This record gives sequence, C-alpha cells and structure tokens, in this order.
Amino acid sequence: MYDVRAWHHAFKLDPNKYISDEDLEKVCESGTDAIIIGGTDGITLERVLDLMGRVRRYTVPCVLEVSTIDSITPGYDLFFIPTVLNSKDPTWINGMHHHAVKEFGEIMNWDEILMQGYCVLNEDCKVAQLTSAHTDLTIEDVKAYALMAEKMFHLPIFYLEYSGTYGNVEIVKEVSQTLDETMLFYGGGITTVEQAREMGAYADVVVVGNIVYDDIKMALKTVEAVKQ
Ligand SMILES: CC(C)=CCC/C(C)=C/CC/C(C)=C/CC/C(C)=C/CC/C(C)=C/CC/C(C)=C/CC/C(C)=C/COP(=O)(O)OP(=O)(O)O
Ligand SMILES: O=P(O)(O)OC[C@@H](O)CO
Ligand SMILES: [Mg+2]
Repeated sequence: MYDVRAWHHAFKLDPNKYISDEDLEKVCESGTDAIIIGGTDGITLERVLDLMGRVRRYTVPCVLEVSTIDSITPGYDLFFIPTVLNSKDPTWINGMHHHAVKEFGEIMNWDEILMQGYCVLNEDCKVAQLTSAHTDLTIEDVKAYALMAEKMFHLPIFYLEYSGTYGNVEIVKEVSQTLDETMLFYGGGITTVEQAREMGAYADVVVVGNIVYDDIKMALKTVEAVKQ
C-alpha cells in the first residue's frame, strides 16, 4: 500500500491534453510524490490508457482519479474516487458511485481505493459547472464540509478545489486547522514557486495541474518549493 500520508506534492495530468514524451519524463522524474491522472472533460478510456502506459515507464506512483465509469481499468497503484460534497446534484455525491459499485463491487480491491471529499470553490471551473457545485460559501460553510468529511464520513482526503484559479489562503489555513485525521489536498491555479510554498504551508498535498501544460519549467520548480 502506498503511504499517501507521506505525500506533499502531486502532478495532475489531464488525459484530454497533449504532453510530449520529453515533458512527461521531466514530470515523472521530478521528485513529485505521485502522478494523478484525471480531468473533467474528454476523458475516454483510450486517452486514459495511453497516458497510464506512458507514466508507467517510470517508478513514480500512478493514481487514477475516477471521473467517468467508462475509463476505469486495472493497472494503477491507487484509485481516488471524488465525491463532491458541495454539489447540488446527488449524482456527484453518491449517484455515480452507487452505479459503479454495482458494476465493480465484487472485484474491487478496497485497499486500493481512497475517497476524496471535494469542496469546489471556483464557480467558473469545469468541475463546478459539471457538478452544479454550490460555490458561494463562507469560511464557516467550508469548514463544516471539512468536519463532515472527517467526523461524519471518515473520508481519508478533503480536497479544496480551485481548479484554474489561485485559492483563498485564509480558507486553506482555517481548514487545515479544522482537520486532524483527514488529509487536506489543495489544488488550483498554482503558477509560481511562492504560491506552491504558500499553499504547501497548510495543505498536506499540493496538486499542480495546468501549469504543466503552460510552463513546464515553472511546474517542475513547484516540487521543491512544496517539499522544502
Ligand atoms: C476493473 C477495475 C480494476 C476496477 C477498479 C475498481 C474501481 C476503481 C471502481 C470504481 C468505483 C467507483 C465508486 C467509482 C466512482 C465512479 C464515478 C464516476 C464517480 C463520480 C466522480 C465525480 C464526482 C466526478 C466529478 C468530476 C471530478 C470531481 C473530477 C475530478 C478531476 C478534476 C476536478 C479535474 C480538474 O478539471 P480539469 O479537467 O483539469 O479542468 P481544466 O481543463 O479547466 O483544467
Ligand atoms: O490545474 P490547476 O489549476 O493547477 O488545478 C489542479 C487541480 O486541482 C485540478 O483538479
Ligand atoms: Mg486541468
């Protein structure tokens, strides 16, 4: 079993985006703790398998963050299963999950599965739109979701998701102080070393996504920034 508790940094690679072999090697050999394969749109089995095969050339742990039932295959070190706690639509809280467990429940290795309680806070991002997330939240609202994740549902991961935009440090700080057992993942809009360091001071794991595609050199620098 991989010790996710020891992780501090992860790159999230989007199967719907192109990455050259050269850049992929840099990302996989960067010293990051894991490669998470995931995205919200254009996630087909073919694209996910292709990316997994390419990441598998390296020893870095490779995780599938499941966003569609059709793209689930064996071959990963771990599976992250999001549940969007602030969605207005039960489909994204437990609906798809029920459907998937009906299909795969008998063959699932539950030791390889970690649930992520998402709280999506950027109203304009794709995942907020897709899941009809209620993003107009106060710090107290967000902390309540964090407490629900930990104390009511015993989720291993609470994920503050600002996909595409840099988040509110005060919220990340306060949520980090609210959680004891549940790990705090932060993701969204990390484009500088300073931002990576700032969020890394509070989040257990900083997830870096889009900058990989926009500025690979800067993306690579976030690893050391978070791990220092
Ligand atoms: C056969 C075999 C090996 C089986 C393995 C067993 C297994 C893993 C079974 C799965 C069981 C299960 C319960 C599956 C869940 C099914 C499912 C589809 C649940 C719904 C998940 C969910 C809430 C998805 C919503 C979208 C979401 C949260 C996506 C996460 C990724 C994300 C936020 C990406 C960021 O967006 P991006 O696309 O990068 O945006 P930009 O392009 O703008 O950057
Ligand atoms: O792509 P960015 O904005 O870095 O966000 C990372 C990740 O949280 C997306 O799910
Ligand atoms: Mg992305």
